[in-house]
Amino acid sequence: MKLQVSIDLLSLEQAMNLLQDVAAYVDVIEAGTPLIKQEGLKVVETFKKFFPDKLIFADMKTMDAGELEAEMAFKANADFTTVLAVSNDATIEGAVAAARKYNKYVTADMIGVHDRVKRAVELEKLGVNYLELHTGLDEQAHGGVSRLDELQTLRGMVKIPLSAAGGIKEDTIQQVEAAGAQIAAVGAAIYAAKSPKEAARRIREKITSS
Ligand SMILES: O=C(CO)[C@H](O)[C@H](O)COP(=O)(O)O
Repeated sequence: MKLQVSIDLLSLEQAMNLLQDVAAYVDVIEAGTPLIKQEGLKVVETFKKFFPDKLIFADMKTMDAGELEAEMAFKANADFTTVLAVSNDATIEGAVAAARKYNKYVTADMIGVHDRVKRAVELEKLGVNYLELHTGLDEQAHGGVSRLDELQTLRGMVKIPLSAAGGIKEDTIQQVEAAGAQIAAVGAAIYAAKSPKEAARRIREKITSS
C-alpha cells in the first residue's frame, strides 16, 4: 500500500517546510483542496519540481467542467486529480478523457455519495482509475464513521484500485491496509503531529506491502 501525505495547510511555504521532514517516508504528495484554493496550482508545479520522484496528487474535488479542471491539474504536472463521485457522469467522463490524454490518473472521491456500492460500479464503467472512500473533515468533526467495512465490500465488487482518506492515524493504518486499500491518505495525523517527521516515519513502518 502506498502512503499519501495530505497537505491541508494554507501556504506553500508551510507545505514545503513540512515536506522537508516527511517526503522521505511517503509515496504520494497531496496538494489539499484548501491549499490549491489559497495558493493556486503553482503548489502542484512546485511539489513536482522539488520532488520529481514522488507521485503528485492534486485534490481538485472537481464538480463540473471535468475535462477542463483535470487538464489544468495535469498541465501543472499532477499525476492524480480528483473528481467528485456525486458529479454528473459527463463531468466524470471529461476528467477521464483528460487523464487518458495526459496518461495520468483520475480518482473519484466518494464523499457525499449515499449508495456507494451502486456508484462504485458505475464509476468503474465510466473509467476512473481510483475510487477514494473518504470521511471528510466536516463529517469527522460531527462524529463521522470509519469506512473500513465498506472498503472490504467494495474490494470484492470492483477491480479498480481503492484509496482511503479521512482520519487515518498511526493506530488505524494497518486496518486500512488489511481492508484492501492501495493508497492511504493521511493528513492531520502527520502535519498536525508534534513531530511530523516521527509521525510519518512510524506510519510508514506499519505498512507492510509496497
Ligand atoms: O481531502 C481531505 C478533506 O476533504 C483531507 O485531505 C483528507 O480527509 C485527509 O485528511 P485527514 O487525514 O486530516 O482526515
